Amino acid sequence: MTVLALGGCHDDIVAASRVPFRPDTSCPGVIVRRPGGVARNVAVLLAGSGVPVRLLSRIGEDEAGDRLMDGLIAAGVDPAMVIRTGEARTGSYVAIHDEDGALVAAVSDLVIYDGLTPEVIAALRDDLTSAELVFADANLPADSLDALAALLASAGRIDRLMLDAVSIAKVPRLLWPARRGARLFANRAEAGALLGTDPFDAEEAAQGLADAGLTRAVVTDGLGPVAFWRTTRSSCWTWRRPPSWM
Ligand SMILES: Nc1ncnc2c1ncn2[C@@H]1O[C@H](COP(=O)(O)OP(=O)(O)OP(=O)(O)O)[C@@H](O)[C@H]1O
Ligand SMILES: O=c1[nH]cc([C@@H]2O[C@H](CO)[C@@H](O)[C@H]2O)c(=O)[nH]1
Repeated sequence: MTVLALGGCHDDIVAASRVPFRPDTSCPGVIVRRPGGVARNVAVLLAGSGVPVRLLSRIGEDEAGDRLMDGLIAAGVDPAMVIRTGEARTGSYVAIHDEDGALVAAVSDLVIYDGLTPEVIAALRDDLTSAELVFADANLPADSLDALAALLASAGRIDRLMLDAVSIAKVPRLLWPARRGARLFANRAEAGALLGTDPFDAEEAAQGLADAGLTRAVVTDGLGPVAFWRTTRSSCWTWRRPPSWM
């Protein structure tokens, strides 16, 4: 199994309140800085499980970028495709969590990924078509995600493409690639944002995605049941583990 992961690799700064969170004052808590980015997180977890994984991302020629590169190598992720650039600073994401660990607010500063253009995707044709699985997150620009889906579809490998929604703001970029047959991974709120609805649970969200023409989808809902959808099945399954047909 070889996996090619495409998307975010940047700094996370996460502040967790230790007291009942209030937005209008300073809450005592713990602040950590750590590597993040959806594609990087997935790549590192896969590498830790012994899966050979290569990462395509874009990071700055700065100290944060150096640390991220060192971290990828230490984790066993192949960083040869990571683009270093002096034109933009390494991306960052700042999040505030409440005393239960739930996300309260977050801001991402990730314009550096605008440089992951359709031309960058096209140059990877051979690597993309030979990978057993391609994982892409919605940090990639919309036209690059479209180019990625078109490339894999023309090679008859669109079912190898896994797409992660990343956020409510970015998930609309995935509608067209997912309608072409890629698998979408989203939480309930992200699925709702894609559909323009507010689904009650993961199953209702997955049903909505199916009605919107998506072929395969996985919808999570925090501690609630996970919904799995595949067009060739007549129903939507909710379970904690993926059914064999996913
Ligand atoms: N409080 C929790 N404790 C344990 N597992 C959890 C918790 N919240 C979420 N999970 C696990 O993470 C999965 C995804 O969670 P969720 O639906 O909140 O999506 P998300 O917000 O996109 O997740 P992420 O934290 O990765 O950004 C869930 O299906 C569940 O397995
Ligand atoms: O726009 C984005 N927001 C958040 C993330 C990442 O998601 C993870 C939290 O769920 C975290 O690592 C953050 O950097 C991202 O890659 N792009």
